[in-house]
Amino acid sequence: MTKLIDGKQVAENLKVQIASSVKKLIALGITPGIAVILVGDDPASQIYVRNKQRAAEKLGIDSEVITFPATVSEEKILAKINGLNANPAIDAILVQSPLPDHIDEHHIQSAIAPEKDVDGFHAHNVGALFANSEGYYPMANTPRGIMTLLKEYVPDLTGKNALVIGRSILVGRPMMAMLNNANATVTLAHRHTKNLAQLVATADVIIVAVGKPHFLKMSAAKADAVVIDVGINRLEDGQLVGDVLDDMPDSEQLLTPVPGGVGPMTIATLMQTTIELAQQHSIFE
Ligand SMILES: NC(=O)C1=CN([C@@H]2O[C@H](COP(=O)(O)OP(=O)(O)OC[C@H]3O[C@@H](n4cnc5c(N)ncnc54)[C@H](OP(=O)(O)O)[C@@H]3O)[C@@H](O)[C@H]2O)C=CC1
Ligand SMILES: Nc1nc(=O)c2c([nH]1)NC[C@@H]1CN(c3ccc(C(=O)N[C@@H](CCC(=O)O)C(=O)O)cc3)C=[N+]21
Ligand SMILES: [Mg+2]
Repeated sequence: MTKLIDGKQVAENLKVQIASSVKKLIALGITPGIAVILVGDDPASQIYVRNKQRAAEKLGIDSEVITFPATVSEEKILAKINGLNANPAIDAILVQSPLPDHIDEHHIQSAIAPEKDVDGFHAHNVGALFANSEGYYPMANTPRGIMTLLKEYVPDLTGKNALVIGRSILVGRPMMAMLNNANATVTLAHRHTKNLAQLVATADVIIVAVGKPHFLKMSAAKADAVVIDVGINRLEDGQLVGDVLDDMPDSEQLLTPVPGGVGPMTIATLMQTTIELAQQHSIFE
């Protein structure tokens, strides 16, 4: 087999550290609280919500899920967000992506108070990441979790050719900024990219966040490539697969499996950001 990157194990280690931080906060009378807004029935979102409820409960973090039907109005979601912004029991607010087409995602994301913005979507937090600012600000959990995971396998990214495929505000764009901040040379590819095969063939690290099963074949990458598969795709037979096909079973390449790679890191990192926000709120109380 291509060597697998054990996201599950690294996530478990991270959760041990988080558990001890939660204990300290609870001893001070502070219970971290997260609220999640789920609109409609995106399958990847449902997996995420289920797994994060489980992780929060295990760690002693308060977690609330608010569900709306796909037909809900923007005003209703905004009213809910305003209530959560004002609620001192809530440290972190997350609105699941994607939202139905009639809702302006940017409008919703900007309504979340920047100090409760656990996804790092608010322009204030995006700007801080883009500028590689000093001091604390929340950042997107999937790319941040990938950086934690990469640290274990590629301790120094300086000068590495990093290719990010997909440019969503959730994954690709913040991933580009984090890799750049770590001194990698970053290329951001998307639907209009013309020479993708050539970019793939020369990349040291490839992050695939497209949302299409078997989008990238390991045989297209370098013999020593490190490939991070972000995709979560549900096939018709119910099987969960990523965006990468491992057609190089005997290679020395590194690959994150799906499940067991990026997903568990996203969950653990979400818990990490939630307690960091609770810590920030307790400092300024
Ligand atoms: N494991 C985890 O923790 C997480 C998993 N996910 C999963 O990751 C996947 C991506 O999520 P997300 O970023 O939100 O998805 P989006 O649908 O928002 O973005 C997909 C990106 O892929 C690009 N793309 C689509 N087709 C091609 C193509 N043929 N060639 C090159 N680029 C292409 C799009 O380009 P363009 O911008 O030009 O349209 C777009 O930028 C999904 O499967 C999602 O479920 C997401 C978050 C966390
Ligand atoms: N605002 C917002 N932020 C997100 O971070 C966000 C989002 N919206 N919308 C949906 C996507 C998807 N996503 C996943 C996270 C973890 C798993 C996960 O736990 N995956 C396990 C699945 C294991 C299983 O239960 O089968 C794994 O890959 O091992 C899946 C999907 C976060 N997303
Ligand atoms: Mg609290």
